[in-house]
Amino acid sequence: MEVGRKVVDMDLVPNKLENEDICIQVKDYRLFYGEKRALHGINMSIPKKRVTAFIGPSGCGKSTLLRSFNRMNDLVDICRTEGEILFDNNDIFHRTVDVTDLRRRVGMVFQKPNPFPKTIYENVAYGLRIQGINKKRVIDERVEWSLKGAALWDEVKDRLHDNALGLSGGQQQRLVIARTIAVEPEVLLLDEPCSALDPISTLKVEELISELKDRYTIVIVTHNMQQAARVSDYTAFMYLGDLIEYKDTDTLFTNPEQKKTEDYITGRYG
Ligand SMILES: Nc1ncnc2c1ncn2[C@@H]1O[C@H](COP(=O)(O)OP(=O)(O)OP(=O)(O)O)[C@@H](O)[C@H]1O
Repeated sequence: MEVGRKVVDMDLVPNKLENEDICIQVKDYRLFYGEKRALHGINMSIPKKRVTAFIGPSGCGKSTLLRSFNRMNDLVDICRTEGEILFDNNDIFHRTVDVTDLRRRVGMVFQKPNPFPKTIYENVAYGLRIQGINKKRVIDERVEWSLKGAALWDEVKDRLHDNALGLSGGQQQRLVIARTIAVEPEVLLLDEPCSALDPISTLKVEELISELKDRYTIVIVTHNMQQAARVSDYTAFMYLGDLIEYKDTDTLFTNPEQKKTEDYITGRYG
């Protein structure tokens, strides 16, 4: 790109949210657990086919916000919300929304790998069978596609009918990612997906995230700031239920605008 007489290396130009296609829009969103307000009027846009990281001290509301995107908080009786969350421009709280379909389109991977006590093959085939897909050839193909997509195929192709619980923690987490992408979601929500993994498995999952972002919108909650800096395009810093600062990851980490963000990323609290 040429600006005046100066040649600019596009790799060095930070991403700008205003130039992105938006996948999820959060508008004045508040969430209460009983009387306690856990999220205070959040406004933000999650860009399509990018990785967005949520960081902030324990209890600031990262997981609560993440779980809102596929209405997992519905499962908490005392939880109440105000405001809007639009996914693909549609209000996810509208009474006509089919929550099961929303959760297929917005898949979620938790902190602890949670494969079912079934074979590797059946773990990945599970969501397809629920969708009513029964043809063996179709399922075989989708299982292979998903395991390849989750960078696990080469490690398990000769043991597809072994119990998934025999895999290592890192392999289990990639299996859960394969199970999630098998039903072709548009968004992947990752809630501290590496916190139970060793450094080598963590690296594999991080590499996988970078590969998957061409196909999916990814939102990741992490306590690990190096991880946020390595894998994400955008980072949101939250504090006590507020979104304090949200911008491209390079700028947030090198030139934060808010004192609270700076204090957190320089380790002054957390
Ligand atoms: N099911 C629940 N019932 C009541 N309060 C809850 C529930 N889940 C979360 N909270 C409260 O909401 C606030 C935000 O919690 P949340 O788990 O979203 O924070 P977090 O930033 O993800 O924390 P951590 O990094 O420790 O996982 C906390 O004060 C927490 O105690």
